[in-house]
Amino acid sequence: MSREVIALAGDHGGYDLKVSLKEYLEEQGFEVLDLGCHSRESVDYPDFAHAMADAIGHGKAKRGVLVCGSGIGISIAANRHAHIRAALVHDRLTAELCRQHNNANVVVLGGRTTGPDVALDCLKAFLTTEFEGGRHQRRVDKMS
Ligand SMILES: O=C(CO)[C@H](O)[C@H](O)[C@H](O)COP(=O)(O)O
Repeated sequence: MSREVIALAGDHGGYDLKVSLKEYLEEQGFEVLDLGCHSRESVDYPDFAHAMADAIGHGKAKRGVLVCGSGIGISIAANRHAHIRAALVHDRLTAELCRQHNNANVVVLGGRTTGPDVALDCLKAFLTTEFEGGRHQRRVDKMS
C-alpha cells in the first residue's frame, strides 16, 4: 500500500519545528514532501506558502503543514490560493476544530510561539480528526 504524502514547508522562523515535525511524520510512516526551507538562513515565507499551494494544487499531496515564526504571515500567503484552507492553530482544540468545522487542508504552526510538544499535539489532532460536513460543508462551500 502506498504511503500518504504530507507536504511540509516553512521559513527560517519555523525551521527547527519543521525538523521535529518531519521526524515525527516519517516515524508515523508518512512520505514527507519537504518543500523547504533547509536551514535557519533568512528566507521569505510567501515563497514557501506558494510552494505548498502549488504542491496541493498539482495533486502531489492532499494535506500539508506550514511553519513560520508566528504562523501568521505564512497563513495569510497560503490562504490567497482558493484551494487552500490553511488554519493557524495554537492548541489541540483549535487543531480539532479546523478539521471538524473548516475542513482545513493545511495546518499552520508558529515555531516561535508554540512549543514543540504542543505543536506535535496539534499535528496529531490535525491528522486524525475528520471533517463533520453537514452545516459546515455549506459554510466551507461559501468560501469559494
Ligand atoms: O510572517 C511571520 C510573522 O507574521 C513570521 O513569523 C516570519 O517568520 C517572521 O516575520 C520572520 O521574521 P525575521 O525577523 O525575518 O526572522
